[in-house]
Amino acid sequence: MFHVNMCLEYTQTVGEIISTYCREVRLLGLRLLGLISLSLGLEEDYIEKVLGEQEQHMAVNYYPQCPEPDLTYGLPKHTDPNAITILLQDPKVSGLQVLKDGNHWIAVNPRPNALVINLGDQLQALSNGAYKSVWHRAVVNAAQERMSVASFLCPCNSSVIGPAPSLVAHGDAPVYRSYTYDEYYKKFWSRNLDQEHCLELFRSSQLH
Ligand SMILES: O=C(O)CCC(=O)C(=O)O
Ligand SMILES: [Fe+2]
Repeated sequence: MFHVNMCLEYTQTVGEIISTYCREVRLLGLRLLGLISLSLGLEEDYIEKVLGEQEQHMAVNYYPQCPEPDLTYGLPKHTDPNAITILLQDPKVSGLQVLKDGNHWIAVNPRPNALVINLGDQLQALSNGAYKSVWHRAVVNAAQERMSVASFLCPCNSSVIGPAPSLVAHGDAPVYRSYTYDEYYKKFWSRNLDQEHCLELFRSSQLH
C-alpha cells in the first residue's frame, strides 16, 4: 500500500493544493511504473521511456443522488485507455465496482488514506497481457451523492506501444501488435465504453 505524504498548509490556495496533488500523484505513478517494469524483468525505466513525455489528465467525477439507481450507472463499464490511473475515492460513499472473473461485480470500498491504482490498457499491451486492464464501473445511490478524482497518466500521442521485446523473446508470441497511442486513443473513443475490450482490436492476429 502506498501513501502520498502531503503537508498542505491551510494558507495554500485551491490552485496550489491541486498542483501539489498533481505533482505528487505523478511521482507516485512513475514510481509504480518503475516497480511494474522491474516485476516484468525489464529495466526500471523501461515503461517510462516507452510512454515518452507523458500527459496527465484529471477527471473530477460527481455522481448526484439518484432516485432510481437500478436504472442507470454513474459511469458505465469501461477500461481505462491510458497507462495507469490513480483514483482518490470519496472517503464515505462507495460506488466503484470491478468485474471479477468476467461474471461478477465486486465493490471497491473506500479505505482511509488509500488510493486505488487502476492499470490501464497500455500496461496490458506492454506486458503482453501479463497485467490486465480491469473492467470497472461506478454505480450511484439514492441516499448520497459521491465524488471521485481520477488522475490518468497517459503516453504521449506519438509513442509506439507494443509488447516489450524481451517478453516475446523466448518463443512467446506477441499478443498485440504495435500501434501509436494516438491511433489507440482515437479508436477507443470512436466506440461505446462498454463494448468489447478495445485491445481486442489490436491483437497481432487481427487484420486491420
Ligand atoms: O468514480 C469512480 O470510482 C470511477 C472513476 C473512473 O473509473 C474513471 O474516471 O475512469
Ligand atoms: Fe475508469
